[in-house]
Amino acid sequence: MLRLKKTVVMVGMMGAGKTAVGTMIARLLTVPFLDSDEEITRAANRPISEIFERDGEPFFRARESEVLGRLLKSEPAILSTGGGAFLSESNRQLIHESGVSVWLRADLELLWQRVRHKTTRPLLRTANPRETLRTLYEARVPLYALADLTVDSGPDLSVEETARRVIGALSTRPDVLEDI
Ligand SMILES: Nc1ncnc2c1ncn2[C@@H]1O[C@H](COP(=O)(O)OP(=O)(O)O)[C@@H](O)[C@H]1O
Ligand SMILES: O=C(O)C1=C[C@@H](OP(=O)(O)O)[C@@H](O)[C@H](O)C1
Ligand SMILES: [Mg+2]
Repeated sequence: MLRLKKTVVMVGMMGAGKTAVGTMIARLLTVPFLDSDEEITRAANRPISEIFERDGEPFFRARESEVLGRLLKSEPAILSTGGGAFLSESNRQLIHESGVSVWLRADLELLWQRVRHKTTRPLLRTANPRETLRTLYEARVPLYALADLTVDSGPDLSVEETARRVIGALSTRPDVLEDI
């Protein structure tokens, strides 16, 4: 049996599958699943897009940092973050202190295919969302690369296969996942 000893923090771009794959990992390991976007939405009682619109991105980022700090204090879990959460140095430090970060890496074309029909991501409400995604991708990749582990989310893998890949990567870290 596998025992999770630290919270696994899923990081990476919008559409990488942090929420979908994170949910599956938690199910496979029978541990709690947490999502920072979900927590922010619940506390504010309105969707992310509305929080961005009415309160602005800085307000959202402040709530995001608070939520991360709080969720990292709970028992070991799978914690999926929003795509911007790993960009701030203080968030990265917080995550590094009490969890292990996993960059769910996907190439730009795959990300675009997954997000293009969704209206839930306020940062992509621009005149040219595809170009916006590219700009964000290029700026963010060097920061995601600072994560403790990297797992590829390819177009040929199902959510469950990707989740199993992440568990495989975590198994290389006995301080995170212990076989008991
Ligand atoms: N193999 C896969 N891995 C991850 N997501 C997938 C996969 N196949 C389809 N999807 C879909 O792509 C979307 C990924 O979005 P989501 O999990 O919300 O990503 P994120 O939280 O990183 O923005 C979901 O709708 C998910 O069901
Ligand atoms: O990349 C970002 O800055 C964001 C990603 C979103 O989460 P997902 O990565 O889960 O889509 C959400 O937090 C918000 O729209 C901002
Ligand atoms: Mg998500």
